[in-house]
Amino acid sequence: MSFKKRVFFRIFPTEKTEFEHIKLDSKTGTIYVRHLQELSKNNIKTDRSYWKFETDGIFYNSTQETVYNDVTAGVLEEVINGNNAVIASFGQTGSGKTFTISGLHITENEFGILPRIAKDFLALRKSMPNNIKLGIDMSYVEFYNTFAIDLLKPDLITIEISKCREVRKVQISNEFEALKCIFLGEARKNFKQGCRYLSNLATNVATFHITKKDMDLTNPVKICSRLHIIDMAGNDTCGNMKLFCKNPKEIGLANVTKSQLEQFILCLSTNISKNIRVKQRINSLIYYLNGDFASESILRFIGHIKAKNEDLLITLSMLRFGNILKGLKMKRKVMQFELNEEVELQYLRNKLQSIEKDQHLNSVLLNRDLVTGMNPERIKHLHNLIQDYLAGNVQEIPLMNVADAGLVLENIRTLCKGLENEIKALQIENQGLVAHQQSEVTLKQKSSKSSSHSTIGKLSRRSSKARSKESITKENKQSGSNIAEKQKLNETGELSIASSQKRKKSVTKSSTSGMNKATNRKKSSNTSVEKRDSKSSVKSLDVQMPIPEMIPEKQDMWRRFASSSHYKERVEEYKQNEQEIKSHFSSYVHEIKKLQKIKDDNDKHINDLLLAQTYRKFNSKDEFDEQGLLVLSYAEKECKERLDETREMLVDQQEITLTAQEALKAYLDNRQNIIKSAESEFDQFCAENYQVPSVDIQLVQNDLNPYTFDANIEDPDSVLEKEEELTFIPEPPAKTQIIRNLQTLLQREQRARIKAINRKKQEWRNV
Ligand SMILES: Nc1ncnc2c1ncn2[C@@H]1O[C@H](COP(=O)(O)OP(=O)(O)OP(=O)(O)O)[C@@H](O)[C@H]1O
Repeated sequence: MSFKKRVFFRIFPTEKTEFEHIKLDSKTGTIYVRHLQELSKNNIKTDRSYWKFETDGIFYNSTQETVYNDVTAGVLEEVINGNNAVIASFGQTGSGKTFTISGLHITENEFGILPRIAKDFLALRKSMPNNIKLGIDMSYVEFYNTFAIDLLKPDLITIEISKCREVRKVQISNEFEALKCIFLGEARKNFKQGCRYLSNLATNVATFHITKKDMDLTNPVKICSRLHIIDMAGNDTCGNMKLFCKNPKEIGLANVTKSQLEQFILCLSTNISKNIRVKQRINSLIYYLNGDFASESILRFIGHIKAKNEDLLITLSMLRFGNILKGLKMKRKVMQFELNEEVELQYLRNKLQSIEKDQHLNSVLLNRDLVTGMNPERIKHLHNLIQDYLAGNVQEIPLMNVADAGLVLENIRTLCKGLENEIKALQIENQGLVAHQQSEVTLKQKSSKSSSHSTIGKLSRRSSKARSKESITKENKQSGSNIAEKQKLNETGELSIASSQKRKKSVTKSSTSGMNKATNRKKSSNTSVEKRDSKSSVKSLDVQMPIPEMIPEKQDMWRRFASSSHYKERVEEYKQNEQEIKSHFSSYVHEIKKLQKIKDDNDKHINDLLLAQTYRKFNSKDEFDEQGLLVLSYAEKECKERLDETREMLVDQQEITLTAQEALKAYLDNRQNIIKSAESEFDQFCAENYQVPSVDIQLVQNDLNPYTFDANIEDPDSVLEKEEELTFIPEPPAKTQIIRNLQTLLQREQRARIKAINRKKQEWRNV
């Protein structure tokens, strides 16, 4: 089976699967038709003989999806890669050509090849690599006799054969735009009135114009290709016309088109280009297809036949036409690339820019005044970049030229100078503060001397020699006081000597910060009470270390608080609450899923009902019963019942989901309450133990974070928002709604077309 050309046959569905004169072998794709001679009355032969027709596949009672997949396998990808393709459906009137090609009147599942191709082209476009840009345009043209009509133009003016390639192309960017084009084209087709279905009088061609551009600047080429989907006018034999409503002229025109196509294909096989050109001019369809209907293209034909004995003659004719198509010799296509002007232009623009940059750099290097020549926008941009860099928001400052580098250096120098000045000012302020605290300490010393004479006595007896010893004693005392302090802290936590040393460092550091200075001053007044107990420590107060030691460090405060049994209880409470959140969340998600499923079913039933209504309206006029009520079809009644059921289920499920959501929300609120309580307890703890408010209550949150159940539901409002949406009875989904609108449009357009045709007929009669 050649990939380039395939001929399939689709058999009109029947209840009966065995036929007297036709045999189908789906496995080998062979159709056998009994010799007509044997069917004549004069035949005396008893044994049966058959003509054998080989095909590339038989569709018998196959779904639309199977037909689509088999017919278009690999075709779309080839079209994107630059090959032209033609998919044509031909066959007897009423055998299902339009059903195979468009199939727009029933549900989306029953859509034919055309809407499915549009959808798949769009999907392929999405999957393209970033450098490939795929343009999809659509045109829809009808061919009748030697004229064409552009179905995408509202005026429906007939176009002469020589101008039929100048049709409107509509750009397709999404599925609905494509569907709109397809439905519009379908609605504006020339069809026969009064038939039991809508019978096409003309041949219709929907074309996808594909443009593939490589946006890589080094490869400025584009490939243009086309995929034509043809729904040919139905052929028939005159004897069969009573079944349908086409008159001999209409049937005749369709048969002529088929014969012209047959001749054209025979011409293609002979490969005499002059003959091909001549044949191209006879028929508007062949002319329109131009070189796309050629042996270099990818061709797919779907013949439509009916297996009943009464249709044997036309079936045989179609099978023979299929044989001619199968005999066509295919050739390899020589790929043609066109210049992608868009990319070429961009490439040249970039080149120009780089030349300009080089020139600028040259002039910068030659002229010493770097910054003055710079664009003020660029200067501002660089200033902002430096700020971001210093704030740690960006990792690097991209420089384009020497002028940029000069400006950055200049800026950083100015900033450094500013910082130096600030540090000097802070040092001066610090010295003032030290002097003030020293005088405070001296005052305290004096007062302690006057209040404790015995201590003074002991101190005065000390000789200068013993001073070194005293300092050791002082240290011991200090360590003793530290031990006492440690013992006191051991009840709730520990404050190590190491941490006190660390604090020293932090105090020195904090002296540079204005905010910390205020805190330190407050703390020094608090701790001075403790210092009075140890005179030696007061004595040894270092001038370089004026701020008292008991200023707590954030981490120490936190460690002590975190090890308290009270806080541990809080953590346990938090963990339990998280467990509850987890289990309530999973049940809530479960309920939402259930709700979504019911919602989907509901949407489906709404859709089914609408389609059942549309189908009834298409196939018959409205009928009313004795009470004047509209008579519904069986399908409509079924759909209505199912819809009522799902609506009830939907309301119940909404309530269940809301209850689950409430429960979850209560635990989420509790989570916040626990955090808040722990934070205020930490705050209180700091105030009681250190006489300062907690410096960073965020520590509580950070500590609890590892236990937090993470299901992206930290923001309960977002969950609520979702839920609120669900409390409404859902509207049919947008796609179904659009398809429904398009189907209404289809009916309206068809009615308008009938009116216009009738008006014309009346005018002719009057003439
Ligand atoms: N495979 C199928 N399954 C179900 N219904 C089908 C199938 N094929 C055709 N039909 C139905 O048969 C009727 C005729 O089909 P359709 O209009 O596609 O025939 P056609 O070959 O395009 O006819 P014409 O040449 O007159 O335009 C329609 O009502 C269509 O829905």
